[in-house]
Amino acid sequence: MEEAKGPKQKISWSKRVLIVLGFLFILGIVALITVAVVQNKHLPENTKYGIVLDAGSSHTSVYVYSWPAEKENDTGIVQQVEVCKVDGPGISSYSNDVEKAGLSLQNCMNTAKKVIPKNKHKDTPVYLGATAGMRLLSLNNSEIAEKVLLSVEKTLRLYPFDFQSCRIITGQEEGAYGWISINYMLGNFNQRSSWMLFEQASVTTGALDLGGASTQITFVPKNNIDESPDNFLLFRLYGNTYNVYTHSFLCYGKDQALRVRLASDIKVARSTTLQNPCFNVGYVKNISADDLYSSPCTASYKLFLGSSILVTGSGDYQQCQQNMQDMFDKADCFYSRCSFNGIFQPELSGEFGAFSAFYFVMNFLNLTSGSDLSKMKETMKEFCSTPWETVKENFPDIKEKYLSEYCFSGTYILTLLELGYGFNSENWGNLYFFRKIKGSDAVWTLGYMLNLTNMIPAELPLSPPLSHASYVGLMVLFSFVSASVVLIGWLYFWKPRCLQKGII
Ligand SMILES: O=c1[nH]cnc2c1ncn2[C@@H]1O[C@H](COP(=O)(O)OP(=O)(O)O)[C@@H](O)[C@H]1O
Ligand SMILES: [Ca+2]
Repeated sequence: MEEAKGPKQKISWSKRVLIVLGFLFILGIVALITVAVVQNKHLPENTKYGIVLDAGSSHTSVYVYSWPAEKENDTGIVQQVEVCKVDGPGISSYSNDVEKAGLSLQNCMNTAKKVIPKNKHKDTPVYLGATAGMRLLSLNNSEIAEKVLLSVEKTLRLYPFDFQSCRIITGQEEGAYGWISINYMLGNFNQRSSWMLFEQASVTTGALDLGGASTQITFVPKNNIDESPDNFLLFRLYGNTYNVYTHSFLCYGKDQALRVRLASDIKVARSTTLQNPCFNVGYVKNISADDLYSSPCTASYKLFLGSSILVTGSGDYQQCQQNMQDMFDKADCFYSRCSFNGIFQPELSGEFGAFSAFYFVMNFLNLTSGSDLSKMKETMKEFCSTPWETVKENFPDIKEKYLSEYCFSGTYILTLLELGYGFNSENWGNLYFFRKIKGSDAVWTLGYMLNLTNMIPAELPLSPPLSHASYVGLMVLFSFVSASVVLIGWLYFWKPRCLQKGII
C-alpha cells in the first residue's frame, strides 16, 4: 500500500528569514561569550619593584617592595616582599674602616638580586636613607660621614639596579615618612571624604618610632595650630590636606639615652664604679670611658678618659625612673604647651601606632595588647627586681645585650611616653604597639619610597578606571541588548509591514 502523500509543506519566506536571523543571533551571542571568556584571562601582571635600605644606628635593613604597575596610584597596594638584616653594626660604626661599610651590604643586596626577577633589575630603583647614627657621625666628623656614604654608594652602584640616592635623612623626614608608611598600610588614606559638601580629612593614626639614637612623634593635631611652624608639614594626599605635627629627638633613641644616663650618673658620682638601678641585681658590666663619650650626645660629660668604668645593677624600677626624669625637662616652655626640653607639642589626639624599639621592648615584656599604664608599671617593677641570674635562666634564647637592657628600656619607654609626651591612664588605650601591618614592617622606608617614586597622588583620580573584566562584561551586555532590540524591532515593526506589502 502506498503511503498517502500530503501536499508538500512549504516553509514561508518570513520563517526562513527568521530562522536565519535567529541562527545568526545565537551565533553572535556564542561568539561574544567566547570572546569574553577567552579575553578575560588576566593579562600578565606587570609587577614593579623598589629597594630601600634603612641605614639605622644599630643596623641596616634592606627592604624589597613590589606592586602591580597598573595600580600604582592606589593606596595599600605596595607590599614588602623581602627584608634582609645586614650582618654587623650600622654603617655609622665603620668610621675607622669606611670601606667595610659598603662591603657589609653585599649579602643583602645579593638576596635582593635573587628575589627580584632578572628582567626587572634595571628598572628597580634603589634608595638608601641613613638615620640618627649617621646624623651623629656627621655632627662629630662630617668628612668621615661623607666617606661612609661614598663607600655604601660605591657598593650599591655595583648592582644591576637603578641606583637613585644615598643620603642622611632629617629627623622630620624620618617622622613624616613613618607616619605616611603606617597610614598607607592601614588604608587610612582610602576614605573618599571629598564626596561631602565640605572637605574633611580622613582620620589618621599617629606614629611613634623609637630607634637606637633618635625617637620621633608624628600626628595630626585636633585643631589647626599656628605655633612653631618648624614642627609642621603640610601634605596633600589622595585629595585630602593633612597638617602634620612631627618632632625627632636626637639622642633620645634608647641606646643613646642609656649612654647619656650613665655618663650623667658618672659625672655626679665622680667615680669609675657605678651602681645603676636600671640593671638587674647581679648584673656587672665594664665599659670603656672613651667609647661612652665618643658620641655627641655624651661629649659634654667627658670624664675619666682612657679608663674603664664598672657598672653594677641594683634593680630598682622606681629609682631608675626617678633617675631619668631630668632628661625630660618640663621647664622653659615658650609655647602654649611643650613635650619636653622646650619643644612644642600639641595636645595628643587620636590613636597612635608605636613601632620599632617601642614594639621590641613591649613585646618582650608581654605588654603589646590589652595592657594599661598600671599594668606596665607593675611589670617593670617585677622585671627590674628579678636577679640577673634568674632573668638569664628564664630567657636563655634572648641576646644578652638586649636582655640586660630591658629593665632600662622598659622604664625609659614608660617615662618617655608618660612624662615626655603626656600619655596617661586615660589615653593609654589609644596606644597600639606593632611590628608589622598586613605583612609589611612598620618603618619609614615605605613612605620614603612612595614619595620619591611619586606614587601618592595629591588628588583622587576623577573616576576609577574600568577593570578589564568589567569592560568585556559590559561589551557583551551591550551587544546582547542591541541584538535583542534589532530582533524585536524586526518582529513587531518591520516584518508586519513587509507582509503587508507582500515583500515576504
Ligand atoms: O629584639 C630586639 N630587642 C630589643 N631591641 C631591639 C631588638 N631589635 C632591635 N632593637 C633595637 O631597636 C633599635 C633600632 O634602632 P635603629 O638602628 O633603627 O636606630 P635609629 O633609628 O635611631 O637610627 C636599636 O636600639 C636596637 O638595639
Ligand atoms: Ca630606625
